[in-house]
Amino acid sequence: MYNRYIPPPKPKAAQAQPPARTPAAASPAPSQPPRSYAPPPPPAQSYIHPSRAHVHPQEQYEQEPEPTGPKTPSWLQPYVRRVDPNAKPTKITFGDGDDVPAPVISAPAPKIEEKVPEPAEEKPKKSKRSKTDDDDVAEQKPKKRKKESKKESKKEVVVEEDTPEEVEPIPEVPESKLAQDDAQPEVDGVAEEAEEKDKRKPKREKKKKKAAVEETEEDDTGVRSRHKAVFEKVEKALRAQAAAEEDAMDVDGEEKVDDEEEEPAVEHGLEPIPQPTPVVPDESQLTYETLPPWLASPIQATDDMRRPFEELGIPSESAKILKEKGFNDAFAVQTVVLPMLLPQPDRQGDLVIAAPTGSGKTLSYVLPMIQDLSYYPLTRLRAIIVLPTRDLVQQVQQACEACASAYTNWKDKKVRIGTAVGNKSFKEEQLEIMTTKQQYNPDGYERWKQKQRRPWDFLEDDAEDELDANDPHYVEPLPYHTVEHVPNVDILICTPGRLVDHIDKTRGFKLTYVRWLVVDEADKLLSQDYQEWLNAVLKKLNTDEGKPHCRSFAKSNKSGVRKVILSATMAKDISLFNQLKLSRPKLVVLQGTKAGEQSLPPLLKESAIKIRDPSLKPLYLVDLLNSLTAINEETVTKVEEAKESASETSDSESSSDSDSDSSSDSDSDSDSDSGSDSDSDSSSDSSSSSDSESEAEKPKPKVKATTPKRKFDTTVLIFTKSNEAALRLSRLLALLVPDLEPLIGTLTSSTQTSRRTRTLRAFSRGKVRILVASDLVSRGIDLLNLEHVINYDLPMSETSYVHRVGRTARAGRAGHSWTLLEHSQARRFWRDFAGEGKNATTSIMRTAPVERVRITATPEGGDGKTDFADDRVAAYEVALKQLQKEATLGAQREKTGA
Ligand SMILES: Nc1ncnc2c1ncn2[C@@H]1O[C@H](COP(=O)(O)OP(=O)(O)OP(=O)(O)O)[C@@H](O)[C@H]1O
Repeated sequence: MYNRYIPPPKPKAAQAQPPARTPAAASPAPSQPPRSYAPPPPPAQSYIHPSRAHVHPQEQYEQEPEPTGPKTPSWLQPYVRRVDPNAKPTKITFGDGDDVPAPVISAPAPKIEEKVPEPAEEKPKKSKRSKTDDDDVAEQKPKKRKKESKKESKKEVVVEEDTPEEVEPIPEVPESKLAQDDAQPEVDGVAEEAEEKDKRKPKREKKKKKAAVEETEEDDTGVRSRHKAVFEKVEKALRAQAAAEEDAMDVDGEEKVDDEEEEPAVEHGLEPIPQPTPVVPDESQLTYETLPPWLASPIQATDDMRRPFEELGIPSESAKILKEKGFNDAFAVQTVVLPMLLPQPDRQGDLVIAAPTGSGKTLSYVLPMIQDLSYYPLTRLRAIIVLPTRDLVQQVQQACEACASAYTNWKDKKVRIGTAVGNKSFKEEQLEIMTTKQQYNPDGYERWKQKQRRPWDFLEDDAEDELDANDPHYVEPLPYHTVEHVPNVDILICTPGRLVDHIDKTRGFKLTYVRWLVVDEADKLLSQDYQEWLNAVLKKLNTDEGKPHCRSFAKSNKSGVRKVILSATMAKDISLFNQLKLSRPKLVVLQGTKAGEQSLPPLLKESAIKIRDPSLKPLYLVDLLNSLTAINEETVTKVEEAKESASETSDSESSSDSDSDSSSDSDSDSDSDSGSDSDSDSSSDSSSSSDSESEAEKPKPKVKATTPKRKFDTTVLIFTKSNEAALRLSRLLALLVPDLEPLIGTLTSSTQTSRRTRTLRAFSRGKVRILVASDLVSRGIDLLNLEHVINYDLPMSETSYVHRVGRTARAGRAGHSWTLLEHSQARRFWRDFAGEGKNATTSIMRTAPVERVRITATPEGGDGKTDFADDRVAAYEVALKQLQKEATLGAQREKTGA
């Protein structure tokens, strides 16, 4: 019964048909193109009635090859199109329709096919076969195939969900009618043999179905409208089925095991095959380091690296003296740097140190330098320390003196330290740092004898001797001696300009024996061309000036000149380092930072205050100062609760005490400065001193004091954008809060050095508590008792910000910085300095984000639009007028020369 002839498909149609559909496809003819190159078969559009699901698989085989694609009836086309483009793989359940191509075939195969292994005896129901398993399908047993056919039929319904044929099951033709229909062909004279009747029955059925379809086609519109509800039901059922299938997949795309429906995995050996761990794709991008190795991989110092000085190679006697001076243990940077810089028999390279402000960089190079130089009994200029400002020179000088005194008992010779900053006349400075030396010279006698015989040959020498006589260092040479001019210091601490002056103009100022060159605040010194100082110095250092090996000694670093370069804000700019011509350099940084990054002290807290009305900015400052005092008072109150009432009384007393102390201090300052200071200094006098005479002259401003008279027990450094701004602000503060006047000092580059020194000294003693300054003191100045830094004006750069706020929170202490932010500055501040918000570009490393602070309205509160009450605003305006008057008066005095 299965030997029925199947006409061979037409050549074109044969190519278009899926090979697995026909028995011939199971063993394709050799002439057929390879399977992989076969064009995709047309989508199955034929509808199979569920009642046909029982049809024998072989019979189905024979019926299905009928070309359907090209001959799809017109009524089916719209539905085909609707299904085709957007069908979801889960909805269109082609899982078992191995040979049924579908529009969604191009969708990626579900992962389940990769992960879940095929069970040995897999039930058709659970089979999740890929479409490409055509050959396997062809080999399946008829029984299995029958099951699949059923499933396939069911799924085909799913595919053709929108076609009218799906709901066409309703036209179940009664048996009687079928019989009639069956009989009809015989009536029409189509002769068939009786024994083949049964065979033809399926064909008849097919014809019957075709007739029914034709009927349906005619009645298409009517059927659709009639069975609208049924369509909807089918659609719902399909959706539910798709959802159920989706639910049956876990997150990894593997099919969930249903306890009820599916057999336990154990019984069928479905244990998942161990899978390799998924490879996490490496998304890191290759980068190419452009920095030299020493700069790219620095030596890291960590905060917890504190060690006793003795353990680092400092003689115990010296360590003891250091302890007495308050240097108990070496800080982290010192712990790393000291062993590298202390004298060693091995030749050592140069060192670049990039560590935050207040981390103790100064001691890290001063200590080993002093120890090294104290080996030499003769005083020679062996070390030069270059710094950008006079104040820093003085500060480092103090550090050097402290360390030198720690070595006096250890060796007989004390290291001599000199400075050259230009605060004295050049001759005075020469006398300080230079001396003369009588040098025995056996040639002197010969020369003397020749001069007696031929005096005209020595006219030039005589002229030189005459010149020497005008020299402050001129000394009459002893017989057979020559006079040598030599530096009188072991270490010279100087500004670059003054150093170049001495190299050029001071007789005998040679760098022949110099073995240490320290450049502190290097980023500033190297970025600005101070008379090409570096070239001038390096040129001198590269020559031994006729004294070979003058820089090589036993027990010492054998390098010619040891260069130590330091900064808290070291730039990554390699060209800066190239200028220094470093030899085998090493970079030391504090952990977590790189060259080019600028880290803040770990105990620094930063806050930013929004200024709603920039015209009232000084009032915000006054409120901030008041709040700082209040904060400190609160702390004191907590600690000394029991003595609260007593402390209030003593507060007022001590307040007046301190006032009088400060006044006397300021008095002496203004007295001494008034005679010698320049005009610009005299203006600073008026702003910061409380001279009794000038007090009397000053018209008393009618400004209502905004603060109760109390002790201002904290210390504040206020930064402004210029000298002029600093002078104005300090005077305005004094007018707004007269109680504070004696506690205010001003530091600008126009202030005379001696006055600056006195102000700094008064501040360190606590007599001056508020310093108003320009950026002059933003670098390096070490004010250990400073608790708050206020950026009244926004700094120009990140580097400037780091140096300013780094004046507090030094040497492991806590500190607080405040930045007053006008609306127009806020964006730049948060982006460039705080590193917050979109396009944050800061290179500042900090331990905590910047805190946002808002000054709220005073209780009396104004109209709500401003942060200050009306009476305060009025008082401020009075103070401004007063300031204007004083400025005009000062200008008139300047003109008249009074
Ligand atoms: N080992 C130590 N023990 C106690 N105090 C120290 C020690 N080393 C340094 N100090 C103190 O720490 C303070 C800051 O040191 P230093 O001025 O060297 O910092 P810095 O890193 O050079 O800062 P900046 O970059 O701002 O110049 C100084 O007052 C110094 O005396």
